[in-house]
Amino acid sequence: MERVVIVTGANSGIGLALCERLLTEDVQLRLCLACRNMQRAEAARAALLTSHADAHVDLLHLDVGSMKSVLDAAQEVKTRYRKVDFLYLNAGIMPNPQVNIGAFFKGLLSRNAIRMFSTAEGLLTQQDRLNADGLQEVFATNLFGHFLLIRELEPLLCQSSHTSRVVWTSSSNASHSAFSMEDIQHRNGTEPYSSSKYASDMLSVALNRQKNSQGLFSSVICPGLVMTNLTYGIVPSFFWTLIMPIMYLIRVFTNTFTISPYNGAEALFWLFLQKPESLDPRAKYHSLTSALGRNYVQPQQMDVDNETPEVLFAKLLELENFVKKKLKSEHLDGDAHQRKN
Ligand SMILES: NC(=O)C1=CN([C@@H]2O[C@H](COP(=O)(O)OP(=O)(O)OC[C@H]3O[C@@H](n4cnc5c(N)ncnc54)[C@H](OP(=O)(O)O)[C@@H]3O)[C@@H](O)[C@H]2O)C=CC1
Ligand SMILES: CC(C)=CCC[C@@H](C)[C@H]1CC[C@H]2C3=C(CC[C@]12C)[C@@]1(C)CCC(=O)[C@@H](C)[C@@H]1CC3
Repeated sequence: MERVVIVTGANSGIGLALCERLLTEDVQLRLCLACRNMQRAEAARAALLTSHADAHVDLLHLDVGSMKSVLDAAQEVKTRYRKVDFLYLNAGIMPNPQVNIGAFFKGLLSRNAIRMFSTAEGLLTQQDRLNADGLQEVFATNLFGHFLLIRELEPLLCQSSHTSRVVWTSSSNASHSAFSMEDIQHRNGTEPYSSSKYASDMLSVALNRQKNSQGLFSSVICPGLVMTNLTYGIVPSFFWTLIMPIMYLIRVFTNTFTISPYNGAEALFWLFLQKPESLDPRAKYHSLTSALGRNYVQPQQMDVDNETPEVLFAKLLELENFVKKKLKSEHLDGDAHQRKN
Protein backbone atom coordinates (compact mmCIF):
# COMPACT_ATOMS: atom_id res chain seq x y z
CA MET A 1 0.00 0.00 0.00
CA GLU A 2 1.32 3.52 -0.78
CA ARG A 3 2.78 5.44 2.13
CA VAL A 4 0.97 8.61 3.19
CA VAL A 5 3.20 11.50 4.28
CA ILE A 6 1.81 14.84 5.51
CA VAL A 7 4.09 17.86 5.84
CA THR A 8 2.89 21.06 7.56
CA GLY A 9 4.41 24.31 6.31
CA ALA A 10 5.40 22.53 3.09
CA ASN A 11 5.17 25.47 0.69
CA SER A 12 8.61 26.96 1.38
CA GLY A 13 12.00 26.58 3.06
CA ILE A 14 12.88 23.37 4.88
CA GLY A 15 9.41 21.82 4.43
CA LEU A 16 9.48 22.21 0.64
CA ALA A 17 13.09 20.93 0.45
CA LEU A 18 12.01 17.88 2.47
CA CYS A 19 9.14 17.19 0.02
CA GLU A 20 11.57 17.36 -2.90
CA ARG A 21 13.91 14.90 -1.18
CA LEU A 22 11.10 12.51 -0.22
CA LEU A 23 9.85 12.31 -3.81
CA THR A 24 13.39 11.72 -5.09
CA GLU A 25 13.57 8.78 -2.66
CA ASP A 26 10.11 7.34 -3.40
CA VAL A 27 7.93 8.74 -6.16
CA GLN A 28 5.14 6.31 -5.21
CA LEU A 29 4.44 8.23 -1.99
CA ARG A 30 1.17 10.02 -1.41
CA LEU A 31 2.52 13.35 -0.30
CA CYS A 32 0.16 15.87 1.28
CA LEU A 33 1.23 19.51 1.55
CA ALA A 34 -0.61 21.01 4.54
CA CYS A 35 -0.48 24.79 4.12
CA ARG A 36 -2.39 27.90 5.17
CA ASN A 37 -1.96 29.73 1.88
CA MET A 38 -3.40 27.70 -1.01
CA GLN A 39 -1.82 29.88 -3.70
CA ARG A 40 1.64 29.22 -2.29
CA ALA A 41 0.70 25.56 -1.80
CA GLU A 42 -0.30 25.32 -5.51
CA ALA A 43 3.01 26.88 -6.53
CA ALA A 44 4.93 24.39 -4.36
CA ARG A 45 2.94 21.50 -5.84
CA ALA A 46 3.67 22.74 -9.38
CA ALA A 47 7.40 22.98 -8.57
CA LEU A 48 7.45 19.43 -7.17
CA LEU A 49 5.59 18.08 -10.21
CA THR A 50 8.08 19.75 -12.54
CA SER A 51 10.85 17.52 -11.20
CA HIS A 52 8.60 14.50 -10.36
CA ALA A 53 5.90 14.42 -13.03
CA ASP A 54 4.39 11.09 -11.84
CA ALA A 55 4.19 12.04 -8.17
CA HIS A 56 0.95 12.02 -6.15
CA VAL A 57 0.91 15.40 -4.45
CA ASP A 58 -2.23 16.44 -2.57
CA LEU A 59 -2.98 19.81 -0.99
CA LEU A 60 -4.67 20.33 2.36
CA HIS A 61 -5.78 23.66 3.75
CA LEU A 62 -4.36 23.93 7.28
CA ASP A 63 -3.71 27.03 9.31
CA VAL A 64 -2.01 25.37 12.24
CA GLY A 65 -2.39 28.57 14.26
CA SER A 66 -6.21 28.42 14.04
CA MET A 67 -7.83 25.68 16.09
CA LYS A 68 -10.97 25.59 13.92
CA SER A 69 -8.79 25.10 10.84
CA VAL A 70 -6.89 22.25 12.58
CA LEU A 71 -10.14 20.45 13.44
CA ASP A 72 -11.49 20.89 9.89
CA ALA A 73 -8.21 19.75 8.32
CA ALA A 74 -8.04 16.66 10.56
CA GLN A 75 -11.61 15.77 9.52
CA GLU A 76 -10.61 16.12 5.87
CA VAL A 77 -7.55 13.88 6.38
CA LYS A 78 -9.77 11.22 7.95
CA THR A 79 -12.06 11.19 4.94
CA ARG A 80 -9.15 11.09 2.45
CA TYR A 81 -6.76 8.54 3.96
CA ARG A 82 -7.10 5.34 5.98
CA LYS A 83 -3.70 5.73 7.69
CA VAL A 84 -0.91 8.28 8.01
CA ASP A 85 2.64 6.92 7.90
CA PHE A 86 4.56 10.14 8.51
CA LEU A 87 3.34 13.44 9.91
CA TYR A 88 6.03 16.11 9.68
CA LEU A 89 5.22 18.94 12.10
CA ASN A 90 7.31 21.57 10.40
CA ALA A 91 5.27 24.78 10.19
CA GLY A 92 6.70 27.44 12.46
CA ILE A 93 6.95 31.17 13.04
CA MET A 94 9.24 33.64 14.74
CA PRO A 95 7.38 36.99 14.66
CA ASN A 96 9.11 40.35 15.14
CA PRO A 97 12.55 39.00 16.03
CA GLN A 98 15.12 41.34 17.61
CA VAL A 99 18.85 40.58 17.80
CA ASN A 100 20.58 41.86 20.92
CA ILE A 101 23.59 43.50 19.25
CA GLY A 102 25.36 44.16 22.57
CA ALA A 103 25.08 40.50 23.58
CA PHE A 104 26.25 39.47 20.09
CA PHE A 105 29.53 41.42 20.30
CA LYS A 106 30.07 40.42 23.93
CA GLY A 107 29.47 36.76 22.98
CA LEU A 108 31.84 37.08 20.02
CA LEU A 109 34.72 37.88 22.36
CA SER A 110 33.84 35.16 24.87
CA ARG A 111 34.66 31.45 25.14
CA ASN A 112 31.02 30.74 24.24
CA ALA A 113 31.19 32.26 20.75
CA ILE A 114 30.70 28.93 18.93
CA ARG A 115 27.79 27.96 21.17
CA MET A 116 26.23 31.39 20.57
CA PHE A 117 26.35 30.84 16.80
CA SER A 118 24.71 27.41 17.03
CA THR A 119 21.98 28.16 19.59
CA ALA A 120 21.59 31.98 19.56
CA GLU A 121 21.24 31.67 23.34
CA GLY A 122 20.65 35.11 24.87
CA LEU A 123 20.69 36.77 21.44
CA LEU A 124 17.10 36.73 20.23
CA THR A 125 13.78 38.02 21.51
CA GLN A 126 10.39 38.19 19.81
CA GLN A 127 7.15 40.09 20.21
CA ASP A 128 4.19 37.73 20.39
CA ARG A 129 0.44 38.49 20.30
CA LEU A 130 -2.91 36.84 20.93
CA ASN A 131 -4.60 35.03 18.04
CA ALA A 132 -8.35 34.78 17.33
CA ASP A 133 -8.62 31.76 19.68
CA GLY A 134 -7.19 33.84 22.54
CA LEU A 135 -3.94 31.84 22.47
CA GLN A 136 -0.41 33.18 22.15
CA GLU A 137 0.33 33.00 18.43
CA VAL A 138 3.78 31.39 18.63
CA PHE A 139 2.63 28.73 21.09
CA ALA A 140 -0.49 28.04 19.00
CA THR A 141 1.41 27.74 15.71
CA ASN A 142 4.63 26.02 16.76
CA LEU A 143 3.16 23.69 19.36
CA PHE A 144 -0.52 23.57 20.26
CA GLY A 145 -2.02 23.41 16.75
CA HIS A 146 0.28 20.48 16.01
CA PHE A 147 -0.67 18.83 19.32
CA LEU A 148 -4.36 19.13 18.45
CA LEU A 149 -3.68 17.73 14.97
CA ILE A 150 -1.99 14.65 16.44
CA ARG A 151 -4.85 14.18 18.91
CA GLU A 152 -7.47 14.41 16.14
CA LEU A 153 -5.52 12.04 13.88
CA GLU A 154 -4.93 9.42 16.58
CA PRO A 155 -7.26 6.90 14.88
CA LEU A 156 -4.98 7.06 11.81
CA LEU A 157 -1.70 7.33 13.72
CA CYS A 158 -2.24 4.76 16.47
CA GLN A 159 -2.97 1.49 14.72
CA SER A 160 -1.65 -1.74 16.21
CA SER A 161 -1.18 -3.26 12.75
CA HIS A 162 1.38 -0.70 11.64
CA THR A 163 3.76 1.99 12.92
CA SER A 164 3.30 5.72 12.33
CA ARG A 165 5.74 8.54 12.89
CA VAL A 166 5.51 12.18 13.88
CA VAL A 167 8.57 14.37 13.42
CA TRP A 168 8.94 17.82 15.00
CA THR A 169 11.09 20.51 13.40
CA SER A 170 12.48 21.90 16.64
CA SER A 171 15.57 24.03 17.12
CA SER A 172 18.84 24.23 19.03
CA ASN A 173 17.37 27.55 20.22
CA ALA A 174 14.95 25.51 22.41
CA SER A 175 15.88 26.28 25.97
CA HIS A 176 14.76 25.05 29.35
CA SER A 177 15.27 28.50 30.87
CA ALA A 178 12.83 30.11 28.40
CA PHE A 179 10.04 27.71 29.36
CA SER A 180 7.84 27.85 32.44
CA MET A 181 5.25 25.25 33.38
CA GLU A 182 3.24 28.06 35.03
CA ASP A 183 3.15 29.93 31.72
CA ILE A 184 3.25 27.29 28.97
CA GLN A 185 2.07 29.80 26.34
CA HIS A 186 4.88 32.22 27.29
CA ARG A 187 2.47 35.12 27.83
CA ASN A 188 4.92 36.96 30.05
CA GLY A 189 8.33 36.49 28.44
CA THR A 190 10.24 37.69 25.40
CA GLU A 191 11.41 34.31 24.08
CA PRO A 192 8.20 32.62 22.86
CA TYR A 193 10.06 30.84 20.02
CA SER A 194 12.60 29.23 22.33
CA SER A 195 9.84 28.31 24.80
CA SER A 196 7.61 26.74 22.11
CA LYS A 197 10.49 24.68 20.72
CA TYR A 198 11.47 23.45 24.20
CA ALA A 199 7.83 22.49 24.74
CA SER A 200 7.86 20.50 21.48
CA ASP A 201 10.96 18.61 22.69
CA MET A 202 9.14 17.68 25.91
CA LEU A 203 5.94 16.79 24.12
CA SER A 204 7.84 14.40 21.86
CA VAL A 205 9.27 12.60 24.91
CA ALA A 206 5.77 12.36 26.45
CA LEU A 207 4.26 11.08 23.18
CA ASN A 208 6.86 8.32 23.00
CA ARG A 209 6.13 7.26 26.57
CA GLN A 210 2.40 7.14 26.00
CA LYS A 211 2.00 6.07 22.40
CA ASN A 212 4.89 3.76 21.40
CA SER A 213 2.85 0.78 22.57
CA GLN A 214 0.08 1.88 20.17
CA GLY A 215 2.49 2.07 17.21
CA LEU A 216 3.14 5.83 17.24
CA PHE A 217 6.75 7.10 17.42
CA SER A 218 7.82 10.72 17.78
CA SER A 219 11.18 12.31 16.90
CA VAL A 220 12.70 15.78 17.12
CA ILE A 221 15.18 17.45 14.78
CA CYS A 222 17.09 20.70 14.46
CA PRO A 223 17.83 21.78 10.88
CA GLY A 224 20.70 24.11 11.84
CA LEU A 225 20.84 27.72 10.65
CA VAL A 226 19.11 27.78 7.26
CA MET A 227 18.42 30.65 4.86
CA THR A 228 14.61 30.76 4.61
CA ASN A 229 11.78 33.27 5.01
CA LEU A 230 12.13 32.76 8.76
CA THR A 231 15.79 33.87 8.86
CA TYR A 232 15.10 36.67 6.32
CA GLY A 233 12.70 37.98 8.98
CA ILE A 234 15.60 38.28 11.42
CA VAL A 235 18.08 39.92 9.06
CA PRO A 236 17.22 40.95 5.45
CA SER A 237 18.30 38.56 2.70
CA PHE A 238 20.79 41.04 1.15
CA PHE A 239 22.64 41.17 4.48
CA TRP A 240 22.86 37.37 4.65
CA THR A 241 24.21 37.39 1.06
CA LEU A 242 26.75 40.03 2.07
CA ILE A 243 28.05 38.00 5.01
CA MET A 244 27.89 34.62 3.22
CA PRO A 245 31.74 34.27 3.12
CA ILE A 246 31.77 34.77 6.92
CA MET A 247 29.02 32.15 7.26
CA TYR A 248 31.13 29.60 5.37
CA LEU A 249 34.09 30.53 7.58
CA ILE A 250 32.00 29.97 10.73
CA ARG A 251 31.04 26.56 9.34
CA VAL A 252 34.68 25.53 9.89
CA PHE A 253 34.07 25.93 13.65
CA THR A 254 30.44 24.82 13.89
CA ASN A 255 28.82 22.42 11.45
CA THR A 256 25.40 23.79 12.43
CA PHE A 257 25.50 26.40 9.62
CA THR A 258 23.71 24.15 7.14
CA ILE A 259 22.62 27.27 5.19
CA SER A 260 20.58 25.70 2.35
CA PRO A 261 17.07 24.25 2.91
CA TYR A 262 18.26 21.03 1.23
CA ASN A 263 21.01 20.60 3.85
CA GLY A 264 18.66 21.69 6.65
CA ALA A 265 16.21 18.93 5.68
CA GLU A 266 18.93 16.26 6.15
CA ALA A 267 17.73 15.03 9.57
CA LEU A 268 14.05 15.07 8.50
CA PHE A 269 14.93 12.97 5.46
CA TRP A 270 17.30 10.68 7.39
CA LEU A 271 14.52 9.88 9.88
CA PHE A 272 12.30 8.82 6.97
CA LEU A 273 14.84 6.08 6.21
CA GLN A 274 15.20 4.80 9.79
CA LYS A 275 13.30 2.09 11.64
CA PRO A 276 11.51 3.80 14.58
CA GLU A 277 12.69 1.13 17.05
CA SER A 278 16.32 2.09 16.31
CA LEU A 279 15.80 5.72 17.37
CA ASP A 280 16.46 7.32 20.74
CA PRO A 281 13.19 8.90 22.04
CA ARG A 282 15.16 11.46 24.08
CA ALA A 283 17.52 12.57 21.31
CA LYS A 284 17.35 15.60 19.09
CA TYR A 285 18.66 14.74 15.62
CA HIS A 286 20.73 17.59 14.18
CA SER A 287 21.27 18.30 10.49
CA LEU A 288 24.94 19.24 10.13
CA THR A 289 27.14 20.29 7.21
CA SER A 290 30.93 20.05 7.36
CA ALA A 291 33.31 22.75 6.08
CA LEU A 292 33.72 20.63 2.94
CA GLY A 293 29.95 20.54 2.40
CA ARG A 294 29.25 16.97 3.60
CA ASN A 295 25.79 16.54 5.15
CA TYR A 296 25.30 14.26 8.11
CA VAL A 297 23.05 13.72 11.14
CA GLN A 298 24.09 13.62 14.77
CA PRO A 299 21.88 12.86 17.80
CA GLN A 300 22.21 14.94 20.96
CA GLN A 301 20.48 14.21 24.26
CA MET A 302 17.72 16.72 25.01
CA ASP A 303 17.73 18.69 28.25
CA VAL A 304 14.46 17.07 29.41
CA ASP A 305 13.81 15.22 32.69
CA ASN A 306 11.46 12.27 33.30
CA GLU A 307 8.48 13.93 34.99
CA THR A 308 7.98 17.34 33.36
CA PRO A 309 6.90 16.06 29.90
CA GLU A 310 3.95 14.26 31.51
CA VAL A 311 2.92 17.44 33.35
CA LEU A 312 3.02 19.39 30.08
CA PHE A 313 1.00 16.68 28.33
CA ALA A 314 -1.70 16.89 31.01
CA LYS A 315 -1.82 20.70 30.69
CA LEU A 316 -2.17 20.46 26.91
CA LEU A 317 -5.05 17.99 27.30
CA GLU A 318 -6.76 20.46 29.64
CA LEU A 319 -6.29 23.29 27.16
CA GLU A 320 -7.58 21.07 24.35
CA ASN A 321 -10.81 20.49 26.29
CA PHE A 322 -11.19 24.18 26.97
CA VAL A 323 -10.56 25.21 23.35
CA LYS A 324 -12.94 22.59 21.95
CA LYS A 325 -15.70 23.65 24.35
CA LYS A 326 -15.17 27.29 23.41
CA LEU A 327 -15.32 26.52 19.68
CA LYS A 328 -18.48 24.47 20.18
CA SER A 329 -20.25 27.24 22.10
CA GLU A 330 -19.17 29.82 19.49
CA HIS A 331 -20.58 27.52 16.81
CA LEU A 332 -23.90 27.18 18.69
CA ASP A 333 -24.05 30.98 19.21
CA GLY A 334 -23.44 31.43 15.48
CA ASP A 335 -26.27 29.03 14.62
CA ALA A 336 -28.66 30.80 17.03
CA HIS A 337 -27.70 34.17 15.55
CA GLN A 338 -28.38 32.88 12.02
CA ARG A 339 -31.77 31.48 13.04
CA LYS A 340 -32.72 34.84 14.61
CA ASN A 341 -31.90 36.79 11.44
N1 LIG B 1 15.52 28.54 9.21
C1 LIG B 1 16.17 28.16 10.28
O1 LIG B 1 17.35 28.53 10.48
C2 LIG B 1 15.52 27.27 11.28
C3 LIG B 1 14.19 26.89 11.18
N2 LIG B 1 13.64 26.05 12.12
C4 LIG B 1 12.24 25.62 12.00
O2 LIG B 1 12.02 25.09 10.71
C5 LIG B 1 10.62 25.13 10.41
C6 LIG B 1 10.44 25.59 8.99
O3 LIG B 1 10.85 26.94 8.90
P1 LIG B 1 11.68 27.52 7.69
O4 LIG B 1 11.65 26.60 6.54
O5 LIG B 1 12.98 27.95 8.22
O6 LIG B 1 10.88 28.86 7.40
P2 LIG B 1 9.77 29.23 6.31
O7 LIG B 1 9.19 30.50 6.77
O8 LIG B 1 10.32 29.13 4.95
O9 LIG B 1 8.73 28.04 6.48
C7 LIG B 1 7.76 28.02 7.46
C8 LIG B 1 6.54 27.34 6.88
O10 LIG B 1 5.56 27.28 7.91
C9 LIG B 1 4.37 27.79 7.37
N3 LIG B 1 3.51 28.34 8.39
C10 LIG B 1 3.72 29.36 9.24
N4 LIG B 1 2.65 29.59 10.00
C11 LIG B 1 1.71 28.69 9.61
C12 LIG B 1 0.39 28.42 9.99
N5 LIG B 1 -0.22 29.14 10.93
N6 LIG B 1 -0.27 27.41 9.39
C13 LIG B 1 0.33 26.68 8.44
N7 LIG B 1 1.56 26.89 8.01
C14 LIG B 1 2.26 27.88 8.59
C15 LIG B 1 4.81 28.84 6.38
O11 LIG B 1 3.73 29.16 5.50
P3 LIG B 1 3.58 30.62 4.82
O12 LIG B 1 4.40 30.57 3.57
O13 LIG B 1 2.11 30.71 4.58
O14 LIG B 1 4.10 31.61 5.82
C16 LIG B 1 5.94 28.11 5.72
O15 LIG B 1 5.49 27.22 4.76
C17 LIG B 1 10.00 26.04 11.47
O16 LIG B 1 9.35 25.26 12.44
C18 LIG B 1 11.21 26.73 12.11
O17 LIG B 1 10.98 27.09 13.44
C19 LIG B 1 14.36 25.57 13.15
C20 LIG B 1 15.67 25.91 13.29
C21 LIG B 1 16.36 26.79 12.38
C1 LIG C 1 26.63 35.06 11.15
C2 LIG C 1 26.89 36.42 11.59
C3 LIG C 1 28.26 36.95 11.42
C4 LIG C 1 25.95 37.24 12.11
C5 LIG C 1 24.54 36.84 12.38
C6 LIG C 1 24.18 37.03 13.83
C7 LIG C 1 22.79 36.49 14.19
C8 LIG C 1 21.73 37.20 13.39
C9 LIG C 1 22.74 34.95 14.02
C10 LIG C 1 23.82 34.27 14.86
C11 LIG C 1 23.26 32.91 15.27
C12 LIG C 1 21.98 32.79 14.47
C13 LIG C 1 20.96 31.73 14.78
C14 LIG C 1 19.61 31.93 14.48
C15 LIG C 1 19.17 33.25 13.93
C16 LIG C 1 20.28 34.20 13.47
C17 LIG C 1 21.45 34.22 14.45
C18 LIG C 1 20.95 34.71 15.79
C19 LIG C 1 18.54 30.91 14.84
C20 LIG C 1 17.95 31.36 16.14
C21 LIG C 1 17.42 30.87 13.78
C22 LIG C 1 16.32 29.93 14.14
C23 LIG C 1 16.71 28.73 14.91
O1 LIG C 1 15.81 27.95 15.19
C24 LIG C 1 18.07 28.50 15.43
C25 LIG C 1 18.57 27.07 15.25
C26 LIG C 1 19.11 29.49 14.90
C27 LIG C 1 20.38 29.49 15.79
C28 LIG C 1 21.46 30.41 15.27
